[in-house]
Amino acid sequence: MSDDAHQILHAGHIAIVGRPNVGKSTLLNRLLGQKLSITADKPQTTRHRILGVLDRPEGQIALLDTPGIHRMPGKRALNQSLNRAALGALAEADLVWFVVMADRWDDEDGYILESLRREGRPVMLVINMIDRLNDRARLLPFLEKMGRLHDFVEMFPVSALKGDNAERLAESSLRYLPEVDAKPFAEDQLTDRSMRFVSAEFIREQIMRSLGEEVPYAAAVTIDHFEERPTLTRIGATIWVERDGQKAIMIGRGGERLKSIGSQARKSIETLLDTKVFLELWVKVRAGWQDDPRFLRQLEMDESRWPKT
Ligand SMILES: Nc1nc2c(ncn2[C@@H]2O[C@H](COP(=O)(O)OP(=O)(O)OP(=O)(O)O)[C@@H](O)[C@H]2O)c(=O)[nH]1
Repeated sequence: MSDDAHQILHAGHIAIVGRPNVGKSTLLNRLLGQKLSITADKPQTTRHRILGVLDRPEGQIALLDTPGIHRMPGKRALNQSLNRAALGALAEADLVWFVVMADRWDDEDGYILESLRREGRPVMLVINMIDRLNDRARLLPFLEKMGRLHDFVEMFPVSALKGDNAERLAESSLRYLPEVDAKPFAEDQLTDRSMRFVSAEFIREQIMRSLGEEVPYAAAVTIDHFEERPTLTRIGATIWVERDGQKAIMIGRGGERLKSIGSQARKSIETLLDTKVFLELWVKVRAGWQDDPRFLRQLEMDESRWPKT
């Protein structure tokens, strides 16, 4: 019998949870070695649950990136659906990565820890952004404080941005996942989401990055057509906003802003698909979309599907 036959494989789901803007998506992308989940220097960038497949010799992790959990989602259907997506991911997780910022703990984190306790899954504490600490000696008392709050299976200081300790986090986590006879995903499968869906997200990423405080949150993206050819992918997409004024801002003087959003998004979609991309964007007004559950469902476009481990 070859050595391979003796290798024990582990596979399962890990949900990445935490309050908005702690670096959950950055961590997912760092481990995947490519961008899948969008990131920006603003809270609430992630609106959907994204599954990324980490393939390692010892097994596979289906990593679920989730929207940041809000303590007070209010009445908005959008905020409520963000919390549902995040908490729903917990229900199917074999292990949870609870991401917090190094040397920072506040009520929002406390609220999430309460939800995790109720769910009862094993939780690993991921202490992110250690590169931002001026004095690493502050980590030790922080770790002690965290250790008193909950019986975490492990605590991992990492820098999602620089990569420090991220691979060790993945390796250690594999051991907590169920043993399997075979890897559930093809080794080159990146996600369960369609490329159409990820492309819409990459367009939204550029909107988040290039506009000020209000307009990005009023924007949603749908894909109108998506034709893949071996060397060229043609994509047409609509950016939905709530009001005429926002449409004008999105387009910018002489169409400059929309052009720049399109060209940045095109570049990241080209890297993802490994083809040239021809991207056409339209901006349309749809008042009240954030409060319209039917439209929110339409934004999901395709339901996540993955093999059960
Ligand atoms: N210095 C530093 N910055 C980081 C690190 N991880 C993430 N960031 C930055 O923090 C910001 C937020 O990161 P995201 O990955 O979008 O955060 P998120 O938790 O997914 O945010 P939501 O989508 O709002 O839930 C981005 O500007 C990242 O570049 C890190 O380890 N160090």
